[in-house]
Amino acid sequence: MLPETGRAVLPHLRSTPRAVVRLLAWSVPEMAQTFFLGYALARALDDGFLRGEPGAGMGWLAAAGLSVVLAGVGTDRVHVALAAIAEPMRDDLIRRVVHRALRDADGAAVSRLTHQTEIARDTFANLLLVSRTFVLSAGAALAGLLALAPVLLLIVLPPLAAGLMLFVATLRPLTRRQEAFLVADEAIAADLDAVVAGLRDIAASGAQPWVAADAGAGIDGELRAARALARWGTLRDLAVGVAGHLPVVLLLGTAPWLLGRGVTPGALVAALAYLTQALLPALENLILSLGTTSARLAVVLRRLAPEDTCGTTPRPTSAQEARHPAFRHTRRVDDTRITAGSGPVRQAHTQKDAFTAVPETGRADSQRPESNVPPKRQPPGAAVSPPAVSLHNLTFAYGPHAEPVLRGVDLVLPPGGHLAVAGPSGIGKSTLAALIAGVLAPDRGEVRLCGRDVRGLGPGDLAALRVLVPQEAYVFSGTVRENITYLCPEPPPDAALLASCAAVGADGLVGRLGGPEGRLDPRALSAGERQLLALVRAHLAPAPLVLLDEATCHLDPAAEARAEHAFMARPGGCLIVVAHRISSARRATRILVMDGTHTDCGTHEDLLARSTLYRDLVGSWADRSQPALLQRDAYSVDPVTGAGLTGDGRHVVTHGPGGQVEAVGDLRDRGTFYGQ
Ligand SMILES: Nc1ncnc2c1ncn2[C@@H]1O[C@H](COP(=O)(O)OP(=O)(O)OP(=O)(O)O)[C@@H](O)[C@H]1O
Repeated sequence: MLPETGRAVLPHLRSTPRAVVRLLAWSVPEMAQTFFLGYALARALDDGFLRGEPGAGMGWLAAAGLSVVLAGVGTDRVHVALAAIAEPMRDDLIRRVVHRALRDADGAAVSRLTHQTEIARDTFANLLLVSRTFVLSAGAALAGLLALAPVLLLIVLPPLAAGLMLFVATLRPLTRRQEAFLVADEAIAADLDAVVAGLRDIAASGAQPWVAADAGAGIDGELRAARALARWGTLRDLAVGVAGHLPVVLLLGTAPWLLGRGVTPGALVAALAYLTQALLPALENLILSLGTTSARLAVVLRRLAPEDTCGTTPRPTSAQEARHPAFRHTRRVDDTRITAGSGPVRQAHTQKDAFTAVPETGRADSQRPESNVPPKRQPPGAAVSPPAVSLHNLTFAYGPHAEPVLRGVDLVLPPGGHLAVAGPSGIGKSTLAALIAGVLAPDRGEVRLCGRDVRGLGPGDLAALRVLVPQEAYVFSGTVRENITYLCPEPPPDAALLASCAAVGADGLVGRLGGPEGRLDPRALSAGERQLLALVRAHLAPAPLVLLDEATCHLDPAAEARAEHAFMARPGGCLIVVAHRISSARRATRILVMDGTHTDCGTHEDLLARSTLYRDLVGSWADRSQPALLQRDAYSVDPVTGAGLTGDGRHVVTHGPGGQVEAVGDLRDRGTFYGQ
């Protein structure tokens, strides 16, 4: 038996001493029966049938039959005693597994609880039974051989010992293979657990081939582990051959020599009976079944025991979790969009000079973006809240040989801060958002959310700190409630749900869809409607930081403003918006302008004064949304139609019932109207 199996099993045996004594006591009739089987056979032949006294022969055989009946009674009681040892051991294991599952919120614990504890119980009982039977049978058979003719031991013992030594030598490598196999099995269970939890996301993102390939790789891994296990298993067959079959061959081969040395024919037949009827079956059981059983028990017990005592497989790190494809997919679809190689990777950027590296503590107020708000004085000794977001020396490239998209970026955003990120297309705005959200891991530097390094955070912790809403809103078939409460750890009350809908401006849409229980078909929704639902979802989520990565681009400016105000109105709410409109940038208290080689951060006015790129951006935004045309003096209003016409005669302005500007149209293309 392996030392670790012994270490694991002995405490259980010690804790049930009475049952162990009963087990041993009821084993005596079995041992006697094995001994008597050969001995009575030898006497029946030598003292009965071969001497022409069949009555004596039959008498010995009848005595052997009686011993079988007594042994049957003993075997029955042995199983009762065995249950009294194995069941408490199983209860103990379940107690430990439940404790660990509750402590670690461990998803794979169910598998361990139902599957591995049963394996442990069965293998433990089997181990006791098989090793006990081997010791009894071998002891009885060797005692019988000794009683019949000691010279028989010279033939039987050497191959028996050699075979057993070979068997013992295979135990440790076999345990390792067994452990590798169980680890692979458990990894598949954990992976499939994650896949099942993310099925909807996987289907929505079309990630099935990737997930299937990963699951296939796990199954291949288990197959390789099973093959390695089987290879070591073949050595056990050799051990059985040497320890069990070779003595029989040797006994037959040396029979003439033995008979010449005074061994009686009856003793020879009895020796063969000992070998083939008692020793060989017990040996086969021991080597073929116990070899696996003992290794499996050692592995299962080690894996079920608490980590501090038995060193179970460590829980996956967040980095490992992040590498899991199902997890990656889930987060990518749920939380963010990462553009896949849609343009050239940016050339080397030097962005550090545009940001101020600041210490993490004690600077929250001094970093408040509201430049006109004097910093609040902290009472001496008062705890300072960590920044909502702090980036330090953030560097990231899409691949080891690609030019970094971000290089050495430092930034601090205080709690309640509102930052707009602006820059030309493909400059890295979404990449920055994904890094802040912990969806991408930086190559260098760090991202801290509320003072916590995102690298150390699991999915649950990240979800509690931030929501990243991508441009392509993720909406799935189901009820409105299912869609908008998707990120809520607990179902929110209806009042909160409706309040979020109203705050974000989705109340009308939700009403049209039939309220929270209305079923929706994502294909029947416009891009703007999908964005509204995604915004409600983010608004309902508990995370204080919301990152909108062009998440309102299909909404009109008023709806966009309403949604942004809703996020900022949340207590402790902090907003980062990848802006695509001047209005969105102007609402933010700070704007981060990214241009690849030079990055700047400041208020709208500061940036207008000092950043050529920002002025260009404002110009291009103005050109797209025609805000200049909305100045009352930029057009004249027709008193009859209520429409306005710009001085250049190119644009028409329409008004709503309250006289507000409703839309601006380009007369050169009558189909084109721009929302305000
Ligand atoms: N998955 C990816 N693999 C390789 N390169 C990528 C990947 N995603 C983005 N990139 C590249 O990284 C750079 C920054 O992309 P990113 O999407 O962050 O820019 P952006 O400023 O958000 O652009 P846009 O305003 O068009 O959304 C681009 O050159 C882009 O081609």
